[in-house]
Amino acid sequence: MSTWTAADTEGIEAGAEPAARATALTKSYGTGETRVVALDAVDVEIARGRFTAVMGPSGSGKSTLMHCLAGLDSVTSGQVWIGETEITRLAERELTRLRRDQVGFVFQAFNLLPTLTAAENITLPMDIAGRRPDAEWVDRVIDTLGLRDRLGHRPAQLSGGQQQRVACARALASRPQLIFADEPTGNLDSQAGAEVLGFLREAVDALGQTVVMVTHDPGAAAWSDLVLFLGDGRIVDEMHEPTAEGVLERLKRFDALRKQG
Ligand SMILES: Nc1ncnc2c1ncn2[C@@H]1O[C@H](COP(=O)(O)OP(=O)(O)OP(=O)(O)O)[C@@H](O)[C@H]1O
Repeated sequence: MSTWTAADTEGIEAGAEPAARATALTKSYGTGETRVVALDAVDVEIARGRFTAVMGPSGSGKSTLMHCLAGLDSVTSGQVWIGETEITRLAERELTRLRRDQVGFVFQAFNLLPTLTAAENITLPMDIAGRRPDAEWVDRVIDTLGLRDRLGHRPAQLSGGQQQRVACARALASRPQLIFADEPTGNLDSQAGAEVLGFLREAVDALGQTVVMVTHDPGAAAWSDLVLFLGDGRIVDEMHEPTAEGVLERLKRFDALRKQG
């Protein structure tokens, strides 16, 4: 068992504390004959200030890994940390607060409220939490995502790519330690998808955020710094500075192995 990490990629200080990590993370569903082991003793570190992609065949455990790292799902055994906090020891209320303060989510469905403007959607989670947005930071996020001239528009008046950018801005607005994106380009055409990936990249490079993205798309994974490949609930490989072609080749090899097995 080895620990997969992006910490040794260029530009990250040696020894910098990971944004999240898990040791011996196991998640199973059901019991007895119907028991499914979705994650099987996974050790993983998510390097701070990096863009990590998670790939693997359907059912390999990608969403489960993301949900467990984000504290959205309980674990069967093992430990998970966000920053210095071991979230697997937290009571539900503390976990809810930590998630609210330190984690941002971008989902495939943008989950924007149709009656609110882009600006209102962006600050909604903080408004609900009774937190005052850091105006300077939110301004930077809005400019980085190119949303300045769209702030007064409602979601129906925005393109799919713009809606997803608003969803990205909403995830970034509270300056969370970690952003999780689950197939963020799944509902977008390739141009809008590239736009959103470019902005996630920018969030990492210009704003210093940490992004973890689950994707099936080698082209999307190529925007990341590190791809973690899952197979049957384990991390079976990794690729630094991926290219779409390289990722595709690697996925084909997994397919061939699975067919042989
Ligand atoms: N709530 C659940 N109850 C029972 N089994 C589950 C549940 N959620 C996930 N699983 C099982 O756990 C395994 C991993 O599922 P997971 O959704 O994490 O895979 P994935 O890699 O994200 O798949 P996909 O690419 O299809 O979204 C699968 O075998 C799945 O059927």
